Amino acid sequence: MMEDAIPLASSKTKVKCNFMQNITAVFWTADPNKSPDKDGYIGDRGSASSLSVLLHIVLILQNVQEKSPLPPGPTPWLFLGNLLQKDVIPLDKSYPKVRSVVGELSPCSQNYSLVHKYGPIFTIWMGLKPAVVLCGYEMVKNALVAHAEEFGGRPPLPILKRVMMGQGFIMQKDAKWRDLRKFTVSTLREFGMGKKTMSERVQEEVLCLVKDITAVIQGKTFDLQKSITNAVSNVMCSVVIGKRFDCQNQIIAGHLCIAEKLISLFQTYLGMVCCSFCVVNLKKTSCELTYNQEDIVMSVFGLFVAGSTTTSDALNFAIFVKARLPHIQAKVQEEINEAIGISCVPRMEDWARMPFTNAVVHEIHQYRKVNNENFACSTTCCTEFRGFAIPQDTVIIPHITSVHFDPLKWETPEEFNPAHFLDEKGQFKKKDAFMPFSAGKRACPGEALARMELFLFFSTLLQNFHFQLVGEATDMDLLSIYDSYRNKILKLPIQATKRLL
Ligand code: HEM
Repeated sequence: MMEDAIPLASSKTKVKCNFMQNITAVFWTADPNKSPDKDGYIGDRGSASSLSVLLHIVLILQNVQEKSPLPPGPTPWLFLGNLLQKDVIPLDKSYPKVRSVVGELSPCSQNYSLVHKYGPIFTIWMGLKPAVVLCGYEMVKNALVAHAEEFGGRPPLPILKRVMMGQGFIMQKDAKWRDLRKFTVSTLREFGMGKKTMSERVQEEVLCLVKDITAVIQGKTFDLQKSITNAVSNVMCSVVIGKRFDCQNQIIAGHLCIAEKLISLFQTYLGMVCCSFCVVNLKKTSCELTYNQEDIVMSVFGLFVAGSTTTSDALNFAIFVKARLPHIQAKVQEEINEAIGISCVPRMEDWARMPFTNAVVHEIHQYRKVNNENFACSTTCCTEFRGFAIPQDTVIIPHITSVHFDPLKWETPEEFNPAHFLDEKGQFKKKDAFMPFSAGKRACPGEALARMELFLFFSTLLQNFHFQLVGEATDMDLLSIYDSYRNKILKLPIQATKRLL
């Protein structure tokens, strides 16, 4: 009976069903210690039927995946989707080819790439939830800019929802998001964001950081991450609350700690699992159209959360770049000496006269790898895109790292190369494939402030200090040192010395 089942089946599904029966039979007869029952099967009926159910589910899921309107992608595991598949998640690790700064291929460079296998648009499964991943400049730009409305939603973010009680504009979509974002950004502008007064506040903060580092240098070590995070958060405090806080202040330290833990959890694998399996009640957030005081409070908290760790991470990475690439550090310092001198504090006006420093700051964004699986967008309606009918509320991950490593847009994407942003005369040139702040409707509203902070912190720190690697890190490549430091495998391997001005 079992043998002629397969040839008799005509459709693919039927073949699968009969194939299931064969598999089930094989498992039922697999245990040599059990004697055959009246149907001729050997074994424990209970476990065999569970196994059979399991295998049926696998095949049903496979079938569902084949018929899904979503782009194809790596086969998910039952319930977990692709979450435990190290060659899929996190995407920045599976995205190809990391070349060390000194030029040789690192061991992971031979990783197979999802893009090579499935093309620049594919689906991954975060547990039972599908997410469409967009890779490379053309694909990401086309979706976020040409289809801005359709890709401008935000999926439920369970961790943020819990902390922010579903309020504030990061969590919203549609009209409420638009109104709240407009209100928040215009109020911040009135408070000075993006204006000259803002750059003075940033300068004040950098000078405090310089003082702190100078004081600690005598003791030789300093907590780089903490000092930078405090400084960056204080910039936000001075914008939003109108005053800065001493880094010893317990209240602000408590708030920073919450924001930092929240973001750290958000970026980790554990955070991804939480977001994949938590069920979010959408009703309250999506149906209310007007905002209230709590929404405004949470929008401000959202600015802290979204603005502090992102900027301080970029600044931390910038210091690692300086220490790992002394020739770049020296060239920036030379430019600072010429354009600003040794006694004036760098200002935004200097930016235009410092093309190399400007290019290095841009390259820092370009070269850094970021995980944005947990801070994705979503479709606001059923969307026809690249031959797929993507249903409304599907999670969309515009893979920024893939844009910044797109070999069609960057001459040497795997090398830290400031020349990406310089023309043949050594002048700064913009690149359209530069999008660390994303693009379209959901693009980062803090871009102007973040750029200002990066330039002023970067140039003032290099005007005052010389950074160098110490210990085992001296033999490691840039991305490995930074990853090891962030994952607390390596203690801060950097020493700062005051420059003799
Ligand atoms: C180096 C620094 C920064 C980087 C790399 C960065 C990057 C990003 C990215 C990629 C997004 C996601 C856009 C999307 O969903 O497509 C975003 C959103 C956001 N960023 Fe930033 N950001 C930075 C600094 C800041 C700062 C300083 C602020 C606050 C002043 C800020 C506030 C926000 C907010 C509120 C959102 C959510 C926007 C929305 O949902 O409408 N960011 N950022």
